[in-house]
Amino acid sequence: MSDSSIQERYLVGYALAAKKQHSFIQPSLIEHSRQRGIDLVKLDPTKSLLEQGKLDCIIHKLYDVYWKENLHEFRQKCPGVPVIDLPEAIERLHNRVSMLEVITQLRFPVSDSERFGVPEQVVVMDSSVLSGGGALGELKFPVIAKPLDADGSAKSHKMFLIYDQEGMKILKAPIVLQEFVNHGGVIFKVYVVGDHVKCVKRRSLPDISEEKIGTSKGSLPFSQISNLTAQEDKNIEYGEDRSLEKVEMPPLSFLTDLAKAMRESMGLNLFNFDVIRDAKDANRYLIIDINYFPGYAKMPSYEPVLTEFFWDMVTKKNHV
Ligand SMILES: Nc1ncnc2c1ncn2[C@@H]1O[C@H](COP(=O)(O)OP(=O)(O)OP(=O)(O)O)[C@@H](O)[C@H]1O
Ligand SMILES: O=P(O)(O)O[C@H]1[C@H](O)[C@H](O)[C@H](OP(=O)(O)O)[C@@H](OP(=O)(O)O)[C@@H]1O
Repeated sequence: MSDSSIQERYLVGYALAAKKQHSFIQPSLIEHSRQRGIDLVKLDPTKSLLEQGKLDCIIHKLYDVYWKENLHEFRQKCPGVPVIDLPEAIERLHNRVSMLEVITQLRFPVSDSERFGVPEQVVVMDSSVLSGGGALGELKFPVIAKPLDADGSAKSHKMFLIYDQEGMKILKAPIVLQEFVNHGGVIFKVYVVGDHVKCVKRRSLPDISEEKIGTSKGSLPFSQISNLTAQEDKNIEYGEDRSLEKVEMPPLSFLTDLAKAMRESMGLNLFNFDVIRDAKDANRYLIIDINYFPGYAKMPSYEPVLTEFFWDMVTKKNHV
């Protein structure tokens, strides 16, 4: 057998919930990785990782305590094998306050054009405060009410647009009240895979005119609006809403620099963040959400991007 046909092979183990495994571990990814010399193997989270082959990298999106203990035991014995990503780094994304503190605490060279930040928000921990007039603090209606927990559960995506004090009655603490920022009805979903960055456009909540603000009452429930359009809209290809073709993307260099700074600050390799452009200031971008291990199968060139990332990990390059 010639040397060229003897290719060193690497084992990447994955531990994912059934839904995520179904959407992410697609035959096309398995084949693309295999051709690169990487074998994707399903891990049994109920068995010791030390007894599941000579693993060169672990990727995961599970949160139960047994899994965390299993991972901890593995990391003690195999400190050189990348675990993507570390549970203690993922944890901060499960709360909508600590999530956005990543952005407010970023040390990032301010570009001479694009500026970034997060919407103003307040956290209300006591439901009795919601019925009083002071819950909003400096914020003005309309506000978006988001569950404080962002743990990927259906409950964590149940949100409300609140137009007035009457609308606050539907809310229960703990809740985050965030200023509603008009942004032209489009969000930019930025997928990060190590140092690979891909941005797509998705339809978003529409702008609210001054007139509508003055006449709208109560509250409007919604959930996973960016994902719904991705699932239900025939325009969607690769998770991109093609009816938004004319909407200008943020500069890729800006998004790439921002993603690099976030990755280094969070110590995460697999995440996405959602960005809206302030309708009143086209150079001001607000980060409204950061998810760990998002729906990569909707990302353009998902297979080669993930395969190259696996290669970087198993050859011990470039992971934080
Ligand atoms: N501050 C804001 N101003 C205006 N619109 C907002 C704001 N925050 C969120 N939205 C709208 O609400 C939608 C959901 O918000 P967010 O991304 O925080 O929740 P989510 O449940 O994590 O969403 P997803 O799972 O779809 O990423 C956004 O896609 C956007 O349309
Ligand atoms: O439209 P997107 O890609 O944002 O929708 C994602 C969603 O944001 C979450 O990342 C889901 O992942 P989980 O939280 O792990 O369920 C993705 O589900 P997936 O099964 O496609 O990975 C959604 O696509």
